[in-house]
Amino acid sequence: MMTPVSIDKNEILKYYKPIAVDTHKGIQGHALIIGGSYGKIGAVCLSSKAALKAGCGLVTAYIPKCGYQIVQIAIPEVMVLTDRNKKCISNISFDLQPDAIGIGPGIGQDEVTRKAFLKFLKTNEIPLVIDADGLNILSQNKAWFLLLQPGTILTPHPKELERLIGKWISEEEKFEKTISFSLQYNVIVVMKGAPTYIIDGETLYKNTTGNQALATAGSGDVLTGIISSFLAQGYESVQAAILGVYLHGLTADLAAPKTGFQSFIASDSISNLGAAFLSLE
Ligand SMILES: NC(=O)C1=CN([C@@H]2O[C@H](COP(=O)(O)OP(=O)(O)OC[C@H]3O[C@@H](n4cnc5c(N)ncnc54)[C@H](OP(=O)(O)O)[C@@H]3O)[C@@H](O)[C@H]2O)[C@@H](O)CC1
Ligand SMILES: Nc1ncnc2c1ncn2[C@@H]1O[C@H](COP(=O)(O)OP(=O)(O)O)[C@@H](O)[C@H]1O
Ligand SMILES: [Mg+2]
Repeated sequence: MMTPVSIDKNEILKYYKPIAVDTHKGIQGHALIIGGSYGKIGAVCLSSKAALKAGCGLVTAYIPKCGYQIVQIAIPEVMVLTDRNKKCISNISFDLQPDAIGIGPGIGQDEVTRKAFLKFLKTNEIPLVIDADGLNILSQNKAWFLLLQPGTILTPHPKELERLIGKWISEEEKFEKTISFSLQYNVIVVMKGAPTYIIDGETLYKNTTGNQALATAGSGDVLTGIISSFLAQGYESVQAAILGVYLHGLTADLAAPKTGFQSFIASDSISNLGAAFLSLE
């Protein structure tokens, strides 16, 4: 296996951009988070809040109607657009120009959602992060891989990765298959795990932050929001993925001495993002 580039503070500082003193929310990036279904609106709350806390100026959540009050009350800073359908997304249509989109957290796999996702992929040209059920739907329709724009970021956990690329018999084969996949479709694959690797064509990156505190519901949803935020702030796809994975892991490293591994929850990752940023200054 090739030697991975280590994602550590030195690597991050090569392209981390501090926030300009004269910036404003209108140029700080607008992220759109599309997801949620009945019982899984929390995934969108976590992603959207993480996107804001990672520094973009505006965040809009696109959710089914049943989530409207939940998101508005949980995170008043986030704007909300609702699908015409009550319990799951059935048609992705919005009258705004986000700088990046994160799609998939909690979106479910209803037939109408699959159709809406296909229609969306056919026309979308905005930088994109695909996670969770977005990946699961994609895995069942491999012809749709061809619709992905170059630089699209996929964030599978090991099971989602297996659904995308098929089973592997060794670690080596897992990396070979993921590299071929990344090269064939020109996408960036964030192979979440302990540790997380990022594959951008033939370049392999290995993260150095994070710990078992992250083994908790919604950790991945938070990561999707963070990466979408960096994409919206104008980072290149691979840089957004690297920065996101590093800071996400760092939140757990900074929090663990206070929470222990057991009582850390995904919201703690969001509340420790500030300390993670400060450690880069
Ligand atoms: N509050 C909310 O609204 C939340 C909503 N959520 C939303 O729920 C939806 C379903 O997402 P999901 O990931 O739970 O289901 P799924 O894809 O079947 O994967 C589960 C299986 O994968 C495996 N596996 C996972 N990690 C692994 C690892 N590190 N290493 C190895 N294996 C690993 C493991 O398989 P096993 O080992 O049991 O065979 C496990 O059983 C999705 O839309 C998501 O956004 C959640 O984010 C939670 C909070
Ligand atoms: N033991 C661990 N060590 C380090 N990171 C972990 C560990 N377990 C989980 N993570 C991280 O937590 C996140 C889990 O993502 P995911 O499984 O998609 O969660 P969810 O779908 O519940 O939001 C990933 O970023 C993964 O790398
Ligand atoms: Mg997940």
